[in-house]
Amino acid sequence: MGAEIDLSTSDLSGIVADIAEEMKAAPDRGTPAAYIPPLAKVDPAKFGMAVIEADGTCHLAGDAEETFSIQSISKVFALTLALGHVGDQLWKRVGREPSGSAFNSIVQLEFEHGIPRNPFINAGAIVVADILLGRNEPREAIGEMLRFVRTLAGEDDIVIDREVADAEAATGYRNAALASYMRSFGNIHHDVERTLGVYFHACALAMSCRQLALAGRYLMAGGMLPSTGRRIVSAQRARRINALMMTCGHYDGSGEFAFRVGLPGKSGVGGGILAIVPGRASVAVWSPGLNERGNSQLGTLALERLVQRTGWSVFEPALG
Ligand SMILES: NC(=O)CC[C@H](N)C(=O)O
Repeated sequence: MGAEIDLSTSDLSGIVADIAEEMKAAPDRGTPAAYIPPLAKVDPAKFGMAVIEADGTCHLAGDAEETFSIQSISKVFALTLALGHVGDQLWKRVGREPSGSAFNSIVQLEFEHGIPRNPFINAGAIVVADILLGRNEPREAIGEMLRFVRTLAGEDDIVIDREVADAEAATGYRNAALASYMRSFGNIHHDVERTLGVYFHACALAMSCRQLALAGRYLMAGGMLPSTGRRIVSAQRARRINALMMTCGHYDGSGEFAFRVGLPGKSGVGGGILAIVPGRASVAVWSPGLNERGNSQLGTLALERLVQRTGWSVFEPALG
């Protein structure tokens, strides 16, 4: 592929529609997560894609309006909110390096004294949830998170799926182990059930690709919400969150995602991926089947094709 391609809006609509069509026929769709029971019930034939350009133009294809469990994509919004609460103090409790381990791995925590490698693996996001809890009740912290995501997307009908949150609480032995272990090092400050309550409810946010792409716009636009001109975070903070998404957003598949797609991205075990094209677009894809690293199989393929056909990788030389 050459450098960035001159795209008209209708070209982009065509590209998004073509990709959705190609994904419908894809034979190898991966396997939906089964360890959270309601996720195993989702139809693996689903595929949705939403691309929102900097000027607000929105391209939708497939099941882009159907809601799904955003799971770990919520870690991006939770981190943004927690940085707003405590600023760079947060980095005393969470690192900024890729883990090279599975999203729910516990092994590094012993060597690294209960400080998780980054905010996008489960352990890191549980610390972030503990920060969000602050002096509040879990109900209030969850409410704040929900209001924040609604503000980012500009849509008031986004909800948390109770069935998913309850299923996670009922089956989340690993997350409970991570939280308890970090508490033993003093890096979780509340009762683990309270902190996990905040974490599970954030993971259980139900959103469509369109809503997710709307919610990601501030990361495309240097920290501003383009529709209102309201600043969500500084330009530096938006850049840094994008950097963490690029290096850590797909767990031990982050290198492969950067290699194939070349965009800051965050995946979730519900099969969604949010990808940011700085200055150009906010993109969300969803297909429930996962690859062996727990990232959406077709979501990754769809983003790879989008980048090939638009020249949108951040590693593409800009035209002079
Ligand atoms: N990778 C993910 O999306 C994991 C999130 C899921 N709620 C968990 O804690 O296991």
